[in-house]
Amino acid sequence: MSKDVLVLKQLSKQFDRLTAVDGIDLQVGAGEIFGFLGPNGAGKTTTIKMIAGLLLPTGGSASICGHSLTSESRICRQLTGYIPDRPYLYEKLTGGEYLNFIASLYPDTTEPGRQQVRAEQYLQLFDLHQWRNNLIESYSHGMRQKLIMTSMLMLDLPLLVVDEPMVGLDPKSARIVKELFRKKARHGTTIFLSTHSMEIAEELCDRVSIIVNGSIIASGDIDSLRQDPSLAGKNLEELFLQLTGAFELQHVIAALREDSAGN
Ligand SMILES: Nc1ncnc2c1ncn2[C@@H]1O[C@H](COP(=O)(O)OP(=O)(O)OP(=O)(O)O)[C@@H](O)[C@H]1O
Repeated sequence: MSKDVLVLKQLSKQFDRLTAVDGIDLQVGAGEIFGFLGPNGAGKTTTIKMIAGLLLPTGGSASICGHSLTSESRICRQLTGYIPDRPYLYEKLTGGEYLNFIASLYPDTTEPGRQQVRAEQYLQLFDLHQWRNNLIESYSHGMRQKLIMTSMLMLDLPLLVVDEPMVGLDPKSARIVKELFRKKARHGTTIFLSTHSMEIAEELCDRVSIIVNGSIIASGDIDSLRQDPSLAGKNLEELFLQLTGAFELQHVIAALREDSAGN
């Protein structure tokens, strides 16, 4: 069993009267790609923001490579790369300046110059190379997303937390991201990602957890989830709908289809 990189114990987040994350327990090992699935408003982004050090938990604890997220938050931030779902960036920097800025926050003491080499490779892969001297304000949503991906993937961090990695990416870029995540994981990086995409979960993730109303209701690899007798024989979408209590949606869809047949 690989050493745990990310450990959450009864992690909770309360916003006034709303419990967005309600005592979740998780352990994710080195080199694992872990998927966090759930319907809108389930608590995925809130959990990811706590892991990334952007929100303080109101209960429970979390550690990254054995360091406490609350009492050693600075160390944890140095160990963690965060790729948000919405790419807010410094508009008045060029892409190249932004990458240099990120590199200065995560100095590569083991192999100086390696981050720059990787950044060049990824800029080429993502067709961003010719844009590196342009201001970020001129980038499209997808280009910004790819710049953030480049900035985090060029680093050698033990943990990457990624909120909805494929949103805004074209199919070619999405394919490249999947391959880069796999390569990173083979080299020992743990990737914790949230997704709505069943395809990504099935294709990329070693294990998944499904969160509903702030609580984890199922965890395991996709095959083991399917072994539940009530879920046997279901495709991944049906599995997700049943687990998240949205199975009645199938009746709604069937009714809509009948309705459109009548039009
Ligand atoms: N800053 C905040 N203040 C108050 N409530 C918040 C805040 N951030 C999130 N919430 C609430 O916490 C709950 C969980 O939100 P969260 O963004 O974590 O869900 P999610 O699973 O990421 O959803 P989605 O798939 O729609 O992105 C929601 O009810 C949301 O309204």
